Amino acid sequence: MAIRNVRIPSRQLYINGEWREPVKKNRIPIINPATEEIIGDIPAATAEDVDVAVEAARRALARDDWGSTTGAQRAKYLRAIAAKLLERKSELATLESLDSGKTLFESAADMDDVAACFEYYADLAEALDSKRKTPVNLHLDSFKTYVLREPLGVVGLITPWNYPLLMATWKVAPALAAGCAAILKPSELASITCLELGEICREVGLPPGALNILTGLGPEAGAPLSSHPHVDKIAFTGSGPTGVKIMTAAAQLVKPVSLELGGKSPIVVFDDIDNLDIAVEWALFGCFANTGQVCSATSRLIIQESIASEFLDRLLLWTKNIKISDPLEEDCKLGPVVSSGQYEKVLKFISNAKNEGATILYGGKRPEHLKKGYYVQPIIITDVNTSMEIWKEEVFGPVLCVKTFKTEEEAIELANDTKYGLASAIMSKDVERCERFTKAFQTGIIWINCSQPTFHQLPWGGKKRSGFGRDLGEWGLEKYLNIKQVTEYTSDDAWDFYKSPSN
Ligand SMILES: NC(=O)C1=CN([C@@H]2O[C@H](COP(=O)(O)OP(=O)(O)OC[C@H]3O[C@@H](n4cnc5c(N)ncnc54)[C@H](O)[C@@H]3O)[C@@H](O)[C@H]2O)C=CC1
Ligand SMILES: NCCCC(=O)O
Ligand code: NA
Repeated sequence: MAIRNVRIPSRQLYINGEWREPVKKNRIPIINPATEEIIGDIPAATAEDVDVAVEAARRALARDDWGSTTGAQRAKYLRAIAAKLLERKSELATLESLDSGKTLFESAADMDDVAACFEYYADLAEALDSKRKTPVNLHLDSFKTYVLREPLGVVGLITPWNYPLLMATWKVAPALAAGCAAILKPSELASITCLELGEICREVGLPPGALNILTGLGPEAGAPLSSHPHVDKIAFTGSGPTGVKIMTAAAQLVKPVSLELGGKSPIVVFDDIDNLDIAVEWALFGCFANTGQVCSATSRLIIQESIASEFLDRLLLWTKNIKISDPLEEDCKLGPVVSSGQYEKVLKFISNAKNEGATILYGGKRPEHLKKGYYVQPIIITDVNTSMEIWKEEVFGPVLCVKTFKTEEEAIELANDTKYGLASAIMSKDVERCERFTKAFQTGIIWINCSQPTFHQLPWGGKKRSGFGRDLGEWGLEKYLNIKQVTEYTSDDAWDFYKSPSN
């Protein structure tokens, strides 16, 4: 439940285990998207602050209290963080909703996921100890070889506003589990809960410099991180254009990056489904949860022609039944989008779709009862053709476009007709057909008879223009490790490649 009149903490930058004023002393207003009011402000880091944070991170790696910790020791910190997060769950969920417009129900679920993700990577940190050194038996007497798994070093974590604390945690938890020293740069559109993560780390006594949190604008704080010579890797979740900028900056230093970018994912519905309403609800959840601001949203509904009319009738009824309100209200299932910029962007997509000849079957207007706030009714768009912008581009709002198909071949072609490759969903009770689609979908994530359920044990990420690298699971930990081979010559004989010079 919401903590009414919750205090918005006023924080500085979290560097070297303490709160620190940004060098230039600038701050950025916090806007509540449900009311359009300024409810606080966050510090605005610049390149000077990035330098200080990177220095603190490198010192942490050099000190025994972080750089020489075992996975088991690091696991204790991760579990203590998880416990503190759960103690503050209601307050953090309320803050998350006030900052991002996310419904309180979803914010609370996010906080559970955040704590569970820290717990999960605590387990993996412990398990790392027995995998730190892995002998490789060459069956050669004259060599002894093994592989070492070591922390990669100082890592920059740049994250988006759609799941502010959860997306940050998907990167912070494994980075700390691996023993890296991290610098988190959350989105300026929603940073409150990430700063509270700093306070929690301070309270549990996380060694100084292990995690540093710099809020601020992308070009002012994110860009210097991407191009910093003493940052060893950048892990990014956000838009394609920004991913390209980060990758370009990192390329100058041959700095590895992982990019989790956008998507325009399909949900394919066959006429063999048993229960139409179950499929309709998955189609709704797949595109309108989190007000559609989800990189893996199945925002292209591809429905078999024989059930299209009945399916759309039911879809309309379910959509009209969605409660749109202040995100803190009980049973709210659609809040405002995150900002005025995002609101204008969604409206522009809708007007472009109309201008290109598509039909707005439902929605797209401001809800009558909500005079303030970046609210837009969920939108269903039909008469879409594959050359339209609404079919090709990620909206990152509650906008579902619809096309029909007759045959499997047509469905596969439509589903894969996108520059993105993050996720795909299929609704069918035909097991072999689902197998065929699992192989045919050109994405990193496949949902069968569902859309969106996300578990931190499984790899998350895509291909094509959705980026590369994986968050979550073992894969999410591996990306913060340096894999080192050690080869020792154990024979007493000379190598005998060159002729020994005569004395
Ligand atoms: N795939 C995903 O999960 C997300 C996709 N998006 C897409 O991106 C669009 C724009 O949203 P934004 O929040 O502006 O996303 P963005 O990609 O610009 O911002 C994401 C993060 O990158 C940082 N950033 C921005 N410019 C940077 C730069 N030059 N160097 C380093 N860091 C930089 C931002 O400060 C933020 O922390 C959305 O409309 C949506 O289509 C946005 C958020 C999440
Ligand atoms: N269900 C998690 C989605 C994460 C993302 O939108 O990036
Ligand atoms: Na905000």
